[in-house]
Amino acid sequence: MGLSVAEAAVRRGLHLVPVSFSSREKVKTTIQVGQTDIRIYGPSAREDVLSSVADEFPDVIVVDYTAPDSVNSNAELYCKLGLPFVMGTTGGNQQLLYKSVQDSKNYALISPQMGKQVVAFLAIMRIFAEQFPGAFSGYHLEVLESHQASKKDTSGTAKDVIASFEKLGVPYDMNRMVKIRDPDQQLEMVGVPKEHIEGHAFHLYHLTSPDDSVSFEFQHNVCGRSIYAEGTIDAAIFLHRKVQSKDSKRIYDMEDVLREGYMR
Ligand SMILES: NC(=O)C1=CN([C@@H]2O[C@H](COP(=O)(O)OP(=O)(O)OC[C@H]3O[C@@H](n4cnc5c(N)ncnc54)[C@H](O)[C@@H]3O)[C@@H](O)[C@H]2O)C=CC1
Ligand SMILES: O=C(O)C1=N[C@H](C(=O)O)C[C@H](O)C1
Repeated sequence: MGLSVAEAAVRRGLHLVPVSFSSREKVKTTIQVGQTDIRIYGPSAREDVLSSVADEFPDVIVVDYTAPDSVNSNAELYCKLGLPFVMGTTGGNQQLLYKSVQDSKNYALISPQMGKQVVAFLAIMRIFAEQFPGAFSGYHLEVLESHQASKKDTSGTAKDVIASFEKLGVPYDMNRMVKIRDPDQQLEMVGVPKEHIEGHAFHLYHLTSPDDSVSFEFQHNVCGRSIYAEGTIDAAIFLHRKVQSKDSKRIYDMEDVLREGYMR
């Protein structure tokens, strides 16, 4: 995701700060994105480098796509240095994440789903549940999600949709979710195109009525990373505006971005 976001930033004419990070100390030291050579630093340089970035680039927005177990420590560092950030990484302790931002009075946009059309679908499901609580009482829910083999956690997006189904009256045990990470199954059973085995997010929710006479199916299938990368750039521009205007809310999500007219 890091590279896709950097490429989208260049496409959108943003200035890329020539610095990125890896979880490994020994990494290839630079990569070129557009005309910019980006220097990659290992974990031990994190605080010093970010501190210089904060001084040199006062308008910077940090984008985090790392790993669930880095979410909280990374966020704490951004908050300590007063660096506004977009957190696309899923997982971690979400309560603690929000608390770090609140306590530090930093600015952040946090969303386990940056794809704007998918965010709109999540919002519809939430509004549906608010308007018609219990509408699917007695129905049975099956959920399947398929992602690239490197994905460590369960889909944060599926968890969000399931929360709406629960309000619609369908209890669901998260342990029952079918999580597909095996490339052969993805090709044969899920129907993921071969070229997207290493970057896709397929979700299927199937509801059946108590007597099996009615069924509903919802699907959102994403190939590649561009929908998230483009949404992340919208999020970064949105957050920069909020910082500039000293907006009092300080913590935002992608629905805030869509509501301010970025849905296109
Ligand atoms: N919000 C959204 O719309 C999306 C969220 N994601 C989430 O973003 C995260 C990353 O996804 P991908 O880019 O596909 O994973 P990836 O595994 O391809 O890349 C993550 C990279 O971050 C590095 N990393 C891990 N911890 C780090 C740290 N503390 N500092 C610097 N680098 C670190 C890893 O070495 C790896 O190179 C996952 O949690 C995924 O679920 C992914 C796609 C969309
Ligand atoms: O890891 C991914 O790829 C994705 N992660 C997010 C999630 O867990 O919901 C969003 C999307 O599914 C892609």
